[in-house]
Amino acid sequence: MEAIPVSLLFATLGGLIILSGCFSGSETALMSLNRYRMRHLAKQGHRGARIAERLLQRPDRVLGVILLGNNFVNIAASSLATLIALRLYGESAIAVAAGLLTLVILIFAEVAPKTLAAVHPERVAFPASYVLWLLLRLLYPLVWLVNTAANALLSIIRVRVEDVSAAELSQDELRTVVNEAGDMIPRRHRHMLVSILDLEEATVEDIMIPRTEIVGIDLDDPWSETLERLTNSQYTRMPVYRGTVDHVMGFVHVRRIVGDLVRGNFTPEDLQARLKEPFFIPEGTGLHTQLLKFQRQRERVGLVVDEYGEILGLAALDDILEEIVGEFTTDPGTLTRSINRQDDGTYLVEGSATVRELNRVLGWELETSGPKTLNGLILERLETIPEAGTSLLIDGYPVTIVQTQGNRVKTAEIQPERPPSVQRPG
Ligand SMILES: Nc1ncnc2c1ncn2[C@@H]1O[C@H](COP(=O)(O)OP(=O)(O)OP(=O)(O)O)[C@@H](O)[C@H]1O
Ligand SMILES: [Mg+2]
Repeated sequence: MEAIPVSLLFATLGGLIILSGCFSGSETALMSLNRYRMRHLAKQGHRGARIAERLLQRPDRVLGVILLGNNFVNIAASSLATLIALRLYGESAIAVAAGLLTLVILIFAEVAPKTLAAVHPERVAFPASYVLWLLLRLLYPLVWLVNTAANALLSIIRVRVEDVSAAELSQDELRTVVNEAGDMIPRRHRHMLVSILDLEEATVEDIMIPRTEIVGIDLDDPWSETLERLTNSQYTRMPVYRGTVDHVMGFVHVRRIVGDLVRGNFTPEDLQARLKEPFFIPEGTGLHTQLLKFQRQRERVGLVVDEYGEILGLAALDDILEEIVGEFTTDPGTLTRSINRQDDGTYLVEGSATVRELNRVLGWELETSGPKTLNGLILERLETIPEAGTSLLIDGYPVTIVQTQGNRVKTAEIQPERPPSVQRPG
């Protein structure tokens, strides 16, 4: 030992302190990496990110190797400092050396590298991952031993080490991530992404056209009327039934029969021969599920049925897509197929407008778990057969019934502003 010059001992001590700083820094860097960015970079082929991702799949092992290294160099540094103190000043200097070394390690090998790593985790973690990967392979048996012993100790006090990599984003977390993406994702796109998540919570009843609004062909009607209807139809697909839509026989696709219609002598039998099986959707089907079903079965519209087989309404692919991207409309006055802005700034709204549409277009926040349509809302408030001219407040907004049909509201006028005197309940 006598042969080693003190200067070499000092140099080694400095080297150990630097190494210790590298270990501390890489620990903090790996732990504060943004996991989603890392995964993204790894998918793009960034090698450092790929290795970091693999390392972090077993955090106990990386931590094991980092701590093993860190403790080893710290203890070695301490022994060295003791040796230097003994050589230079004798036993009395050992305590002073310990104090000094503590300070030096704290500043240069802990606080400074860890702060740096926390500020630039990627720049530290990715290069460090290469080294740690190598170290982990070299020291694996030792790390394994340390981990096993530590886990055994933990199990005595009933702490279980689960596979941390399984931690996935919940819906709400994902929503937060999207909303906090800030300028990285344009506002409209963020809106769409959140709408896709919201699809989970809505069902086909929320978007369907209620049965009273379904435009179809009643085979009991005079044939000349039916021909008229087929030729002038606004919709491409219509249910064909006898008497009521509950007795639906199939769907007619108007474009497919247009040739026959033009050629003339199109008979009810011809129509029945051209019908396509109706596509039924059980009530309560989530919009997400329904979207996939439409896609797989190559359907565009379907009839929503309840458990008794009664038809509740018609759900269309377009309407689910509108939930995600907003309305598809070319007419600036027509906000949706059932909400129209009038010149005086009020809205003329069909009774069949859905609560979700009202919320979306007018910026309302009506409860979507109650009635699904404006008509339903009005009936719930009035509790009587509605009459034209009746006014009421919905969520503080004045609504006037304009036209009724049978026992339901056909159209209503809505003031877009709440009168100042009206306080919103709750
Ligand atoms: N028979 C129908 N009765 C009432 N509303 C319908 C009917 N068919 C479609 N709709 C409504 O019309 C809108 C457009 O739907 P869709 O695009 O599927 O029909 P379309 O425009 O007639 O068909 P296409 O776009 O293939 O010509 C949807 O909002 C849907 O709810
Ligand atoms: Mg269309």
